[in-house]
Amino acid sequence: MRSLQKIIKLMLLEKKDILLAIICGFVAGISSVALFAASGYLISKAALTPPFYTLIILTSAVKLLGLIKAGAKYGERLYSHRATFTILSNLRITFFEKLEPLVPHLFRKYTSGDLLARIVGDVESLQNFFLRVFYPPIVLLLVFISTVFFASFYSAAIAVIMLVGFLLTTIAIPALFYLRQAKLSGKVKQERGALSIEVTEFMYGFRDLKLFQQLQTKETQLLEQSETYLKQQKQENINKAYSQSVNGFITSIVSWFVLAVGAYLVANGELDGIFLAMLVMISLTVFEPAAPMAVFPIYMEESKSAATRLYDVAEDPDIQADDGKMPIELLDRAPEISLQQISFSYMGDWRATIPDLSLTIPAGSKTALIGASGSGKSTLLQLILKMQQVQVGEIHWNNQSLATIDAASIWQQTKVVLQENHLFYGTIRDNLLLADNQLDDQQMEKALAEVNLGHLALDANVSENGENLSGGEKQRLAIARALLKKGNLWILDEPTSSLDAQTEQMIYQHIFEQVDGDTLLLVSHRLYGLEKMDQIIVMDHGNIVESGSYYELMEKRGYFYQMKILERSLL
Ligand SMILES: Nc1ncnc2c1ncn2[C@@H]1O[C@H](COP(=O)(O)OP(=O)(O)OP(=O)(O)O)[C@@H](O)[C@H]1O
Repeated sequence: MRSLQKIIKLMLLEKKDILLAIICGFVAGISSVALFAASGYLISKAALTPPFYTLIILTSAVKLLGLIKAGAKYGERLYSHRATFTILSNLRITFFEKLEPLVPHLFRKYTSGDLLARIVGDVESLQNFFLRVFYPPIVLLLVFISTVFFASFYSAAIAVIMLVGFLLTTIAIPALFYLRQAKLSGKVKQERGALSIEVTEFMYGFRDLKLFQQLQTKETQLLEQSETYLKQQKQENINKAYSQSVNGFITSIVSWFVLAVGAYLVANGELDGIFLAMLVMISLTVFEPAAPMAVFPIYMEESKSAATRLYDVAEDPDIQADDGKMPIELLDRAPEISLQQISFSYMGDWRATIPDLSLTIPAGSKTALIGASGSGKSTLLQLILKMQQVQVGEIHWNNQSLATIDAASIWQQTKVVLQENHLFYGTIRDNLLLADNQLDDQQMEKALAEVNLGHLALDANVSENGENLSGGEKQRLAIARALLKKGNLWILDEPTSSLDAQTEQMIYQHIFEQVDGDTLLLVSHRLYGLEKMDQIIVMDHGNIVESGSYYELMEKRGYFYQMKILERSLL
């Protein structure tokens, strides 16, 4: 319910349209009742051959009420839909703003399919909250109270029948169907989430499924999942239609009762016969807006669970970004990075990926991180980049704890090439401008030449995920992007793993020339060229097992030396 309160708060930003929708809704409802009441009265009066001017007044009133009703109905639709679309767009923006800082932490717990189902499907479900849950009961109540009050002047019994009908159609029947719906609604959302996950997995893995000839099997699974979802949805819609029909049935019974009791009262002389048709017509009209009330609890439940699902992600304590920290202008000089007795485990992992590690990377130094696959090298880089949070200990940027610095300030001062780098659909230029949108063509062409990509035009197309580039070209483009970015800390995670030895050497030479005085942290699997490094850190199972310069480690004849011998024997 707390989530729904937050949605209401967001909704109330559109106070003006909401108020106008309620006013127009009330005018439309009450003029509709008045229109039918006047028609009923006109029919009865006409039978008594009244003076001509009475008929003229009555027919004019009917026509006028018809016009008012149509105008007010139009106004209600206009303002309620305008409010709904603005509310939906506010909701989307709010959730995007809430989720954006949670990336990449968000993907540790939620799959992209699930997130898509929530952001698209659940936000979409919330459109019903305003249109069918929030304002219609207010309009209905206002119209009903006014009508029953009016009817009570003619007959208290008929007013009571209408009241009973009102309670039945707005409370008893909806409550009955709510119980049935509550079970179904949860299932539909679950199935929608599951289907969304299946679809995204299918799309992402399409090529591999084809290569492993599993496309057919996966397709069948997808169709089965879709069938289940459709079945649940159909069941839900049948339930909605059923409850609406029952509600409609009750309202006609109420009108029959009004007619029967009215006729009895007329026969007993307790009600003037001229008003009977009017009261029956009123009872037929006043329940019109009550019909959608049958589905009120269904939409209420749907909105409640959609709001909860959205806030569950946005406020999930497991994935909150560290931040809320004020951006800090980090000094424009090479930083010293020191890690003091840090410990870190991935969420849900019982073992510590980094059990207890201390390390200093002096300002302006070049450090290489080496070690077996899975020894925690990339994790260490992610901790320095604040893409993951240390659970114990502290990391310092110069003398400032990372805990007090917002992640964006760190990224601003860092040139990063990760193992996998995303290339965007567009041109080479678009992808390079990501580093700094003030770059001119000359600077970009120079960077391309430095990574041996001088043959690529800046206007050349890059397809989705850089599919039209080779693995090595993608890596070089990512390096060019890093070269063009401002920053004094270089974080390179196996930046040249897909390159041939000659290109690799050439690129490292450029990188080392550019690093000049900056702090560099490089993860590498290959052990040659490490002579240029100020220190080499050898990691194993999240621990530092050896550290020193290339010559110190070779002299020590320890872990690094053994790795070097092994590498030589393999070449
Ligand atoms: N997102 C993650 N969630 C859970 N565990 C992870 C995650 N990323 C890495 N790990 C685990 O943490 C450990 C260290 O991984 P990490 O990627 O840091 O190793 P690495 O030394 O960089 O390996 P490689 O050289 O193969 O890139 C591994 O056991 C890995 O399974």
